[in-house]
Amino acid sequence: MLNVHSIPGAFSPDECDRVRSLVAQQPANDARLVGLTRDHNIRRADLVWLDDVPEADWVMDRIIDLVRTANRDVFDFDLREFAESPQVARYGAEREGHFGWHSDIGDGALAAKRKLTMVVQLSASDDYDGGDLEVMPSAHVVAASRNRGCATLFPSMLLHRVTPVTRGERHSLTIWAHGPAFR
Ligand SMILES: O=C(O)CCC(=O)C(=O)O
Ligand SMILES: [Fe+2]
Repeated sequence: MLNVHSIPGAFSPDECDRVRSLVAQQPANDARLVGLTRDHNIRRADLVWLDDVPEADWVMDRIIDLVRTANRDVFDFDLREFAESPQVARYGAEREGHFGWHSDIGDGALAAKRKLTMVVQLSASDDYDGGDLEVMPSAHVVAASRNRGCATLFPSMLLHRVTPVTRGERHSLTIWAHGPAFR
């Protein structure tokens, strides 16, 4: 199914805060694209990878649960593993944090196996202006729910973007599920 699926309340507000404070102590890396090149015209965000963070096991357990259920009920993809760490991104108004149109499937060994993308809104909608996650499943754009704790899932090949944040800051949690290439 080539569609966008959302799960309201996938994480409670308190759990969103806990994820935020888990990563708050970690040094942020400048966000990179699939293939590890830097291009600030496409993406401006700070990233923390959760597998570097002790005490994040419950986050991974929740992710596995959400993805397994959504895949069973909606996508029915051949998913085999989570080959990459979950990442928490921060998009700040001070440099108009954004991520231009892109597909998550890339040439790298891991990026080539991405099949399903899940993004969780960790920030409250009124913490920021702009910062909309938009996905293009067909000729028109679908805007993801801005509700805190809501998870948005879509096939990793679909074009999607995050519009520039013009006030405040937006945090998101992104995870990819991997499997044999689509054919
Ligand atoms: O932060 C988001 O909403 C999307 C992140 C994203 O598309 C990515 O990391 O590939
Ligand atoms: Fe993406």
